[in-house]
Amino acid sequence: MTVRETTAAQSGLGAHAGYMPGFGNDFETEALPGALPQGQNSPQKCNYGLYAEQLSGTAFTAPRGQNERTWCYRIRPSVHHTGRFTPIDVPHWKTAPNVVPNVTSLGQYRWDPVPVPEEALTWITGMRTITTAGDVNIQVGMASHVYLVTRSMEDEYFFSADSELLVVPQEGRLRFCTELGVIDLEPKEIAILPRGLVYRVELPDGPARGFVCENYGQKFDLPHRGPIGANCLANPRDFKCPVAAFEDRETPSRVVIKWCGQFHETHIGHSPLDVVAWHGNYCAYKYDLRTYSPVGAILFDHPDPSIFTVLTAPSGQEGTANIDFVLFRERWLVAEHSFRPPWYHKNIMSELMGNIYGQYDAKPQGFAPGGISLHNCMLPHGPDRDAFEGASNAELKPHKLENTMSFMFETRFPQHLTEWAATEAPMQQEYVEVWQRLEKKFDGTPGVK
Ligand SMILES: O=C(O)Cc1cc(O)ccc1O
Ligand SMILES: [Fe+2]
Repeated sequence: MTVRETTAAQSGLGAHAGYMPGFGNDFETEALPGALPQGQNSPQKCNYGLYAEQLSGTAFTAPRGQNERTWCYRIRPSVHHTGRFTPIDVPHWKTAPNVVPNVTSLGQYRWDPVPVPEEALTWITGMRTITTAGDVNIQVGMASHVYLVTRSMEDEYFFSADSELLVVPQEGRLRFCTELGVIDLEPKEIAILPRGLVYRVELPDGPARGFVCENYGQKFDLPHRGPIGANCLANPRDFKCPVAAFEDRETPSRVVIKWCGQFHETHIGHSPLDVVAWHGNYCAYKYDLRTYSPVGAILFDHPDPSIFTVLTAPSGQEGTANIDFVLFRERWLVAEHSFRPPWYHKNIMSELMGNIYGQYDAKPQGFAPGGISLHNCMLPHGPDRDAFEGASNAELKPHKLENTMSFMFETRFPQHLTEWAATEAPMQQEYVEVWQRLEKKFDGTPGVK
């Protein structure tokens, strides 16, 4: 597939956006005919005077099934896109380890949606960290953020050496103009931006809010389906990777780099989005959450939420993820003689949830679209009183859960609140009361109460 991109307009890249389907495929794409070398990666001289450059997302010797790299053919090599680095302050974007004295992370927490302010906030300055877990220096753990973006980045670019970013929009559209092409993203979709990839984030039509999971560890992958077989859950063809698109723009530009939790800037004289052609399997992609096919209990009981895993980032210990990204979407509830919502629960994994839209069945009130909850490592939680009473007394005919889309970032590591999450974000101080109203029903006599 080829895309021709010659305009110098800031958003010119997007004018020709297109996508290639598949998860983890070995893609190839060129924005100018013949820009991609055939039969080899490093010709003595590349067509169009391009430079060849490899972007290695895994160690050279990672097993074949996990090995990811992409070959880029670009106007200038990336080393030309970095000058001297100057530290800058990005005060609200925190990185693990970030254990704040006097902030208690032990607990069950919930936040109202964070209002999008009037002030000028970009993808970088609008990132608000809620929790961090693990340690970026050993490439283990994650951070959860809310983004509040009111301005497009202009002649400004970003990359994270620390992490892969999973982006979950909740309100407003985003355009990611990346080295590998353009991703247009809206609520009900997600995007993955791999570690090291340079991009600019634009707002096509006004402010945007959403959630980000920053993965310091091994990349997100599709979960194994086990006995479910070869279909359902997230299907590989529903993942979309952008086709090549480039800018040849000679303009003073700023590149911001996140590296071991520190932010630096460097100034260059051109756009770094100058990859004319590329091939490989290390790429940015998006996925429409409406294409997720949930599989559930069709006779009785409530299965573990792992059945709703969209993507999983392994930790090295089999079955114990660094991060699981889990989706609670519209679905039928049909279980007989069962309590259908989530059960009461204590979990070694810690569960950060966000509401994309609608109502979550275990929390009919108080967990609003844009809202967040945290049920940390081994801290009990479950349906609130209204959900418990409702589900305990409901007639168990087939029932469709409609108007609902929430998600969970579940990690094997305890999540630590940032100072901002504990003191400035709209935390619901009374959250734990939702369980205090649960009545004692036991009176020592047998029988269903
Ligand atoms: O609401 C939660 O806490 C998430 C969750 C959902 C579910 O279906 C089962 C267990 C669980 O922790
Ligand atoms: Fe839970």
